Amino acid sequence: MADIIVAIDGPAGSGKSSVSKAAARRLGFDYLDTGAAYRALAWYVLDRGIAPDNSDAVLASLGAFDYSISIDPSEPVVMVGDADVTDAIREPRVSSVVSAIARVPEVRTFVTGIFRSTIDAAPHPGIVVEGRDITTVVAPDADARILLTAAEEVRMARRSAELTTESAADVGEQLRSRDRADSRVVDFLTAADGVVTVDSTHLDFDQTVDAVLEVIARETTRTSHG
Ligand SMILES: Nc1ncnc2c1ncn2[C@@H]1O[C@H](COP(=O)(O)OP(=O)(O)O)[C@@H](O)[C@H]1O
Ligand SMILES: Nc1ccn([C@@H]2O[C@H](COP(=O)(O)OP(=O)(O)O)[C@@H](O)[C@H]2O)c(=O)n1
Repeated sequence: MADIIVAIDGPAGSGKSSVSKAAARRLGFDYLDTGAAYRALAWYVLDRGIAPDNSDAVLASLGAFDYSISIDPSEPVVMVGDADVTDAIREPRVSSVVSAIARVPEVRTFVTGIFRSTIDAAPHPGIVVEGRDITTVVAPDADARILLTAAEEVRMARRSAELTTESAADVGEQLRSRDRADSRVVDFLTAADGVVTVDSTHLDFDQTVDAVLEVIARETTRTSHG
């Protein structure tokens, strides 16, 4: 079991994945991208020709959903069966349906079970877990709990700088609609009690990593002293 568990939530484009990976590397921790599980299930559903909004069919497919992910922050490989879907799950066709998958309560229970077993099995010294409901549902007792956010237009600009094949307008609209859909399922825009907010709107990448590491150091020092 990891000695230290760090939970980082936030909306799309806030920097969760890249900042969490960088923080995990700096701390020598493992890293769990929980969004990848929802994306991999969305990919799997599309691959099986199932309509993403047909929740009964999605649930019926879970039994054969053979998901695995590396928790090495330098090499987060995502597999569904023998298929390496690390890149495919980031495609817009997957991003556009993942919220429909993620809004099904039984899907959330299923993948949350996977996340908790991964956290329990993570070796010393620690693990950084990022997503939408880590600080509130998956690991509410984490040693450090952070809400990483940034102004919507900054998040849209960062995401569209990544997805160069899509127009900034399309990326922005998709990100906004996914935020809306997601926030109906999990409130990841307001920090729950005990969760520290880091707003990276005016911070560059390194400053954001430093800010997150400072919160982790402060929260884990407090925890160890009781
Ligand atoms: N504070 C920051 N300043 C500038 N770019 C950032 C910052 N944080 C993250 N990024 C960049 O923004 C993009 C989206 O970050 P990502 O980690 O994928 O966000 P999320 O996982 O929250 O959707 C990446 O290209 C990342 O390098
Ligand atoms: N813990 C989580 C993580 C992701 N998700 C869902 O999975 C989608 C993709 O998550 P992600 O973290 O890969 O998305 P980005 O914020 O990286 O764009 C989100 O839009 C949510 O619909 C969730 O519901 N709960």
